[in-house]
Amino acid sequence: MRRTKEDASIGIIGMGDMGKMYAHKLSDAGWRPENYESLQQEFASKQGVTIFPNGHLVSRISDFILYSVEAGVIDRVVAQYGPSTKVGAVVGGQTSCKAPELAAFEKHLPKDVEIVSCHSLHGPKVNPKGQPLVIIQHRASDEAVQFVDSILSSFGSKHVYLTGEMHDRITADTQAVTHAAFLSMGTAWHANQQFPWEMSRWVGGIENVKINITLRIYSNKWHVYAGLAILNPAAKQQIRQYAESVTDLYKLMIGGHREELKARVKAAGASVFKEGTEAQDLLLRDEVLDRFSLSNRSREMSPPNSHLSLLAIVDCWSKLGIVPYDHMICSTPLFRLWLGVTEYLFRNPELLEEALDTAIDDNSFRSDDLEFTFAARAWSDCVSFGDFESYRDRFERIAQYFAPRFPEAATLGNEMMKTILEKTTNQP
Ligand SMILES: NC(=O)C1=CN([C@@H]2O[C@H](COP(=O)(O)OP(=O)(O)OC[C@H]3O[C@@H](n4cnc5c(N)ncnc54)[C@H](OP(=O)(O)O)[C@@H]3O)[C@@H](O)[C@H]2O)C=CC1
Ligand SMILES: O=C(O)C(=O)Cc1ccc(O)cc1
Repeated sequence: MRRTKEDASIGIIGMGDMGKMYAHKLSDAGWRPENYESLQQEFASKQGVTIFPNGHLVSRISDFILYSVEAGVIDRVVAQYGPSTKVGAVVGGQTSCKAPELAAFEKHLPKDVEIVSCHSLHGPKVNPKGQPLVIIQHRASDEAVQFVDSILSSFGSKHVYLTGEMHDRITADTQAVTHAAFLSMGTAWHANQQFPWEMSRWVGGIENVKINITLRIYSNKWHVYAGLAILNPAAKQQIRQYAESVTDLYKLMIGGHREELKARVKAAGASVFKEGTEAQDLLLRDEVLDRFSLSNRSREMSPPNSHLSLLAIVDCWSKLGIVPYDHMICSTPLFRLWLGVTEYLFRNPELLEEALDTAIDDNSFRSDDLEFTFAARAWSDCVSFGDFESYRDRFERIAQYFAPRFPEAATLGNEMMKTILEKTTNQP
């Protein structure tokens, strides 16, 4: 008989940000020699947590083992420790893209081991309560799923049951394309040597979200974003469509094709923001978002923005037949914010009209939008080529540029996330 949650031994292989967060919430943890002593110190006062020198020692005694390592090394790490897995144990992973993780489990785990994977759809600093937690019954009995459910129940997350394939298709959109958009904003600001909060062009609610989320992403680890984009086949196609949408709309803008631009964007808007989908009240009003500015400039000074990044995501969703509201059960906080600001623009006909007219008539955003277009295409190429090292290089160069503002942006960004998460639900 399988052990119950109360007497089961839980092992975590990979004590990075997410592994530690899980260990703090759960009980037993294990790690490798070079980190052994510092982890022992860190977890010394934590009852029920034992730090082991390596994954073999974790695997052989644990009833549930969770791999929480970089997606790019999952095959190697499972190959290393998988054969030591305790007979009859359940194994899962926390990587953000499931195809390579599940393939590694199938390849390297003994046949008597069951596979129930998971994915917390939020970063390590977000309270897991109420956030989606995907559970994947891959090679496992219902009993094994109940076992994992009960172990993870202490998080208070909302369990969402998907196959690995469904998970990857949905997260390609909720995560990979969202990150591509913000990565591109940062790249464009860097290319133009701008700190957007120092310029009157980026003042106001929507702009605060763009700036705070971009800095949040660049202050994190590159491998999280590289892994979930490069290793997910659905992500390549979706990021490419985003880059194509950006390019097409930018060409309409510089060509002065006002009516064509308006018709295309409004048709896309109508297909994404169908009547009756307002049920999800994301409440991203400017009055709320205005509080989270890194800038000390007055809002009155800010000219209207063409919002190319937002127009393009709606065009992209429409071209791919994606209804973002269908993804809310499986959404991250960033995705909800991204959808929130997009919705804010598209459900406000005057604001949308103003953005479209600005895109045609106002030259002040031209060079920003040009760099944004280049950036969207470059990130799409980088993901399509699947080259982790060039991804890292691009990411870290831009991260370095913004780094002096990370501490301030983190404080403000955390507050913004908290306020907005309190105001939004992830129910469809
Ligand atoms: N950060 C986030 O917001 C989220 C991340 N995820 C996913 O969770 C996973 C972990 O991410 P995160 O915690 O942020 O990343 P981290 O880089 O903080 O953690 C990864 C950990 O894996 C360890 N590791 C690598 N190889 C081995 C090995 N052979 N034996 C033991 N440990 C090893 C690393 O150790 P060392 O540093 O010593 O090499 C590191 O501590 C990733 O797959 C990520 O995609 C999922 C949800 C959210
Ligand atoms: O919310 C986001 O998109 C984040 O950036 C945090 C994050 C990163 C990786 C995951 O697998 C889940 C959440």
